[in-house]
Amino acid sequence: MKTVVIGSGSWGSGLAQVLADNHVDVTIYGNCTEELQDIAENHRNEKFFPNVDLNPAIKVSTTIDVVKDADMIVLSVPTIAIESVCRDLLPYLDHKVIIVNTSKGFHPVTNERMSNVIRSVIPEQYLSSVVSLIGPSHAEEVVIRMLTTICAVSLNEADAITVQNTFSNAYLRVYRGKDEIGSEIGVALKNAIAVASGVLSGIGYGDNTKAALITRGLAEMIRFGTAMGGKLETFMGLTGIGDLIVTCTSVHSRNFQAGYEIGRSNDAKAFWENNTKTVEGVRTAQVIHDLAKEKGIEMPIIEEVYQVLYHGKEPRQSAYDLMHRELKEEHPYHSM
Ligand SMILES: NC(=O)C1=CN([C@@H]2O[C@H](COP(=O)(O)OP(=O)(O)OC[C@H]3O[C@@H](n4cnc5c(N)ncnc54)[C@H](OP(=O)(O)O)[C@@H]3O)[C@@H](O)[C@H]2O)C=CC1
Ligand SMILES: O=C(CO)COP(=O)(O)O
Repeated sequence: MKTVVIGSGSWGSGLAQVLADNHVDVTIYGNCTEELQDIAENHRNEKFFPNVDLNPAIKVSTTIDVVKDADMIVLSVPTIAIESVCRDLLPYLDHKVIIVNTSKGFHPVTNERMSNVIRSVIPEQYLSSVVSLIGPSHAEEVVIRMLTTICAVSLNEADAITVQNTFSNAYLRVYRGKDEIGSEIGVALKNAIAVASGVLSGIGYGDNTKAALITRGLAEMIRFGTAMGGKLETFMGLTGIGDLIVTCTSVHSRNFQAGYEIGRSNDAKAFWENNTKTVEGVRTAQVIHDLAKEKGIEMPIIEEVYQVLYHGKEPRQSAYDLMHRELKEEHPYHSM
């Protein structure tokens, strides 16, 4: 099995190391020469993992034509780059490959899910199938081989099994799933809720608040995700509640970190002026907000995240407004 990982950032490096640990032939292609050089020469990616030694079997390539012999291509770039990366690699494909999507979010213009974006560019003659390898998995922990579980989600079960077998090992256990819609919506939406979790922590609220947010965030995820065609049980699994928990509670989460700074300064302005990191939840909040409005789905937390990020609403006011909504009976999947 020959694999190529596209993207030499945090998750690309982490997943390449999983493959190298599993004795799978793996090459990383990326557009950042410094990262590639660091991996090739020092077996490190200091920008993301200071003082962590990477498996020296990881190879690198500065040109995308390396995909031409690949059996499996793993896309580990931000969602905004998925379409262009697919267009860049397409001319080098002359046989069917499995494309593994690991990005969490939506296309920047069409708002499509990642699997649909990939299928819209790579024609069937070169695409065995898309498998989304997603779930609760911070690269910072995977790269130091901390026990982690994720899910290989695909409409093609045979390819999901191949991905499951290729990536699973003693520290990474890969489950399998078929609900592409539910899983891809779950892992995207949790990023926007994680921004809210960071905001509330940045304001100074504690564990009770976080538990409330995760519980009511899950209710919004289920309401939205099932309306879009996802299955209820998917949101109870790794690509639902699992990823929601890790992203809302982990200091590694860039979505949480972004929210934390916004909550601390009670303003999103500094975030917009200074952020250089991949914070997928920001754009996702807008996509979900707009789709929910269009379909008449009540999403009070997403609404507040959207107002804070895009309309300058003060985070403290948002927290106040959420707490002062009409009192009602709790039903996990209905309105807050
Ligand atoms: N980090 C994590 O723990 C996890 C991340 N994910 C998801 O994985 C996706 C990638 O995130 P992550 O790795 O963290 O992001 P990073 O910002 O750490 O890395 C992204 C990498 O992609 C590169 N890149 C961007 N555009 C292109 C392009 N057109 N061609 C080649 N390389 C490109 C970037 O290079 P440059 O800097 O030069 O632009 C960078 O090296 C996101 O959707 C995220 O949600 C999923 C699970 C875990
Ligand atoms: O998706 C992730 C963990 O599962 C990574 O989250 P962040 O993008 O917030 O760092």
